[in-house]
Amino acid sequence: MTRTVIRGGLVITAAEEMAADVLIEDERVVALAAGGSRTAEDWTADRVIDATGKYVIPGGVDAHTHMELPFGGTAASDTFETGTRAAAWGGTTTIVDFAVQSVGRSLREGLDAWHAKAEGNCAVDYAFHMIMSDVTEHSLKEMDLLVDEGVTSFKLFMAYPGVFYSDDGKILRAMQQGGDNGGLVMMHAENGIAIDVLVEQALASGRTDPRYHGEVRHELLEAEATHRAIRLAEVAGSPLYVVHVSAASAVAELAAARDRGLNVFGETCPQYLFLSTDNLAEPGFEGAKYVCSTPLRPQEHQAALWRGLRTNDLQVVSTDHCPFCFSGQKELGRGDFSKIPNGLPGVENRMDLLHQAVVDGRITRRRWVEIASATPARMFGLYPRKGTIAPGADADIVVYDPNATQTLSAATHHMNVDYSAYEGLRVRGKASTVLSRGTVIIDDDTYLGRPGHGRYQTRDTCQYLI
Ligand SMILES: NC(=O)NCCC(=O)O
Ligand SMILES: [Zn+2]
Ligand SMILES: [Zn+2]
Repeated sequence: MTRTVIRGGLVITAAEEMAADVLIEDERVVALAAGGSRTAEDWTADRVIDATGKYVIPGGVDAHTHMELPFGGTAASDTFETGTRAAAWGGTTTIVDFAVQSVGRSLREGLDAWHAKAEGNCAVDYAFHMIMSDVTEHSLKEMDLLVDEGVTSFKLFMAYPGVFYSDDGKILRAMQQGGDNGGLVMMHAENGIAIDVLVEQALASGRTDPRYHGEVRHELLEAEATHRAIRLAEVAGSPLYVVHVSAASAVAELAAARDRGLNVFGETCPQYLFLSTDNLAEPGFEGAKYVCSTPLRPQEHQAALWRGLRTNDLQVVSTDHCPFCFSGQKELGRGDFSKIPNGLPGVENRMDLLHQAVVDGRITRRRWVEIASATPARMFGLYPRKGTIAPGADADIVVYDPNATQTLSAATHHMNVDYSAYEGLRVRGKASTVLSRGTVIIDDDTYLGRPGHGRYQTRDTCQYLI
């Protein structure tokens, strides 16, 4: 047995902050005791990690990533190996990625394919949601089996007709099934049918630059789809989790539904909190770097997102990490914005960007831990194994230096992508030591992990229902 003690830090969970030492045996936390207390002083250890002047937080849980996702004739540039290594560098110790059901195929085939991509390659622990692209009698029955084996959430799309899109009837059926079996439906809420009309009109009139991606994916078409998804979930009697919320009017729909006591939840992402349509409008083809869906919005939407995070109308910040290199991938859409593969890199940056929000006084330290670790763990059935520091929890722990400064840049990041969406941004705070199930995988700017250390996690059903 290996005993590790983390001494002298400020332990921060979603619930409390305390000056405490943490005792770890092998992969688990076994005890916390006030720093300097007799109990803590008496602990013997094979390894002592000095956290003086630092925060000791549960590792980040990124509940929305797309490693190796095939999209738009290419594939996301991070593999499970490179993407989970980058996650570790940024203090994220669990990812929940999306396995994809192809049209005409079963959920099982999709899930098996994603297991094959991830197994033996991950630096940190991982789990899967299931993307349902083909709601049929068979795939509805398969949902029950997946929930039983620990894949307890299902993403459906109101966007991307001909690819992932499901019509309202199919969505209702999946929600009814989820209402019965405990599976949580996650919704990409944009009116894809209307958007496709606007795309066609924009291209026909010569509006082909990346910034038109933001214009055709109109804010009201996100709000309308969010409203419709909420009503469908209400009819089905099921909970609903809306992914990558970017529009103020969509937040208002979520807030109104929650005010009516519904189990409706919302996730936003760092790109919507820190970037805007100004980035999409950067000169030349630079805006392609910022093409994702839902799209970046005018800057004034950010205030509503931050407010939603403070009032708990939004509960989770995930990355929607889906990187495509500028060279050779984003470039597929030169002259036609609709051919730019959708997605931004960010799995390495989320914890630091949200810590910067703490520094800027937008959220508290505990809220930082809550939206980035504890709530995603609860929402997706991983708590308290993940998302907290408590006896019995996995020792997924980040010793975080709140006074370190760093400049985010493609020259120094570890994601397998040739640009940073935050190039040149200076932030305060950095993970100095990262433990994954008791193993130190990052220490003082050195990567000590290995592919295959990360283990597949089965999940319970949502633990966040009201
Ligand atoms: N978000 C994005 O632009 N790409 C990934 C696929 C999705 O989440 O819709
Ligand atoms: Zn989506
Ligand atoms: Zn996504």
